Amino acid sequence: MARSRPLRILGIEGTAWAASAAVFETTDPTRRTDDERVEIYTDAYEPDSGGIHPREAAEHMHESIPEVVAQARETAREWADERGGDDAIDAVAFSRGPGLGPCLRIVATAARATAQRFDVPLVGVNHMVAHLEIGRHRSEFASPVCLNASGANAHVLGYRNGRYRVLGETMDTGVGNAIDKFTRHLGWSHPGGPKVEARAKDGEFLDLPYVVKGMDFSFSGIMSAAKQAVDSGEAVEDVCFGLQEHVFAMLTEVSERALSLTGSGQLVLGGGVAQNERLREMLASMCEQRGAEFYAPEPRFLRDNAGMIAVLGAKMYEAGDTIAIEDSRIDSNFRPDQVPVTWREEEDWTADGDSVRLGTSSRDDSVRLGSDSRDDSVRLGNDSRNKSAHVDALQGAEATVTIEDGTVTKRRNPRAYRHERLDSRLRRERTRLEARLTSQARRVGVPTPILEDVDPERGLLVFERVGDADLRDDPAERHVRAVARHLATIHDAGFVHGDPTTRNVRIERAASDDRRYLIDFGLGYFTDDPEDYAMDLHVFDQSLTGTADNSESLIAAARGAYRTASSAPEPVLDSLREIEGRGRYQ
Ligand SMILES: C[C@@H](O)[C@H](NC(=O)OP(=O)(O)OC[C@H]1O[C@@H](n2cnc3c(N)ncnc32)[C@H](O)[C@@H]1O)C(=O)O
Ligand SMILES: Nc1ncnc2c1ncn2[C@@H]1O[C@H](COP(=O)(O)OP(=O)(O)OP(=O)(O)O)[C@@H](O)[C@H]1O
Ligand SMILES: [Fe+2]
Repeated sequence: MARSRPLRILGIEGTAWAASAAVFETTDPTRRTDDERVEIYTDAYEPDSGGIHPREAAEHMHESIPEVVAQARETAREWADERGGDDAIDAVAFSRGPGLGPCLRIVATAARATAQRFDVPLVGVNHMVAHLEIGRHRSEFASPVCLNASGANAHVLGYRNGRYRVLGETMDTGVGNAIDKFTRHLGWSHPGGPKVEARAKDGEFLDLPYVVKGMDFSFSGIMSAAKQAVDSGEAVEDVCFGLQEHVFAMLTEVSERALSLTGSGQLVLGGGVAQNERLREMLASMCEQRGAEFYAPEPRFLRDNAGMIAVLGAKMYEAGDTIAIEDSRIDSNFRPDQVPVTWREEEDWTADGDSVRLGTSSRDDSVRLGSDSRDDSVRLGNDSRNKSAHVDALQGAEATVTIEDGTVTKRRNPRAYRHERLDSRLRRERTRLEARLTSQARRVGVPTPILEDVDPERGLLVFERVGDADLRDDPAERHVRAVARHLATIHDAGFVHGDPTTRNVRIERAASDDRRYLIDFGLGYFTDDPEDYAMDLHVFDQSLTGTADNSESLIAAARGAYRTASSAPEPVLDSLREIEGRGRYQ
């Protein structure tokens, strides 16, 4: 709602390296207005050697926060005077977490003191949600998926039922920290990300590990391999190039999966690593290929900065979401999905009724194409519906699936964002594995479609058609239990599915047939590590959270069924608890 006089919010940020304060002035905090302005003052901590030392970083905050806050206050005062002597600020917003505890405490103390001095409310902002909201605010996208690519974090978020849900995230370190560790190995100064970007410009492709599990991903294997490659004499620029191609393709792939799962046609980017041009180029290319919109804010809003804290602070303030000083303690592990989202009214991605806002991309478009238009280059969108045809085409997260009579043809199309060598390797490997594991699962008694043909070079598979709906369309408890039993069976047989989401299970709605088929084994592999089995369960849980309203009881049911069906459930369930409890700030 437009206000009669502008709102002015002072933001303070200091979770790790950026001692930053900002002032944001707006006549309507709920949207981007032409007359809004943001001024950011940042003093960066630059370690002499090694990475960020928490104690040194805290000393830096101690010295620099008062200065940057004074600068922002000064600007607020000037702006207020321009408007004829308004109150300078209406509220103070600060980063409550996640971040380094000693730094957060200094920021919180400064924020409380400033709020008291001006006698205005305090707003406690989640730093990761701020990285997301600045992109949503600047782009004015209604319900985007967000990729946060920052130093200590890496995750994909989507909004549902009043919360941001973590659709996928790193299983070990944040993406920037992973790159910085690699550059420390080379003896380069912090931060390493921009240096890798610069050196990669002269490099050539090098094969490295690529690890995506559902929508989660891991950097530890690729980073050790990159260090080893340098140690064994590979050219540093080639390793930098290879590293970027793999790491950013992983982030782009999971973003694409999240767009596919949620049906959102909009992606926003946030975080310090988002300043990397190659990452932005890949995401833009992926979005273009699937007809989605992409937005990345300008660099001053990507790296840690108090501007994003002030902008989200204004939205929260407008929604009455302020906190009393006594409740304003910091939280160094503050996760984005812990935040009740008070400032949004837009629809989420739930497909029920008309509430979902579909972009041009594909959530439910079981598109009917003319039988002669089975050209793979065809863009599948809602407009191409053609009632007279008899071939169904589905655009999945990574493949195009055409269904004709009783046969399903799945084709992994090239992805323009990925380096050609990585792209053909992944398509070939996944097609081969999908063929092998689909048949293997059948042999151990788990229903899967019969494989009729496979051509790994072309990324092509032909299957029997199974089921009459995806589990997502009817996530009933009895189906969910059956899936958990199937997962226990394949784990007992020594392999994982790799991506057991509610879209990768086919069910029979007909009451007489209670079979549930597992499909899409392309991310599966052989393993005897309980943690890998636990990841399968975790991916399934996450997709239930993303699809069903009663997800908690479904997850409990799945857990119970797995425990009964598995021959050795304990180590798996222990590992699952460990995965769920992981603090991400490392
Ligand atoms: C919790 C908070 O403290 C933390 N903030 C943080 O990590 O700072 P941020 O500004 O979002 O990101 C810094 C990271 O961003 C990387 N970076 C900066 N420029 C880069 C570039 N051109 N290419 C790749 N990485 C880059 C740096 O190497 C560093 O690891 C976070 O958001 O996770
Ligand atoms: N054998 C089959 N029988 C019936 N339907 C199928 C079959 N295989 C795939 N489908 C349908 O096609 C959709 C996409 O297939 P699949 O999951 O294999 O491709 P994908 O591109 O990897 O998709 P995603 O990554 O979204 O799971 C499935 O959700 C399902 O609805
Ligand atoms: Fe950050």
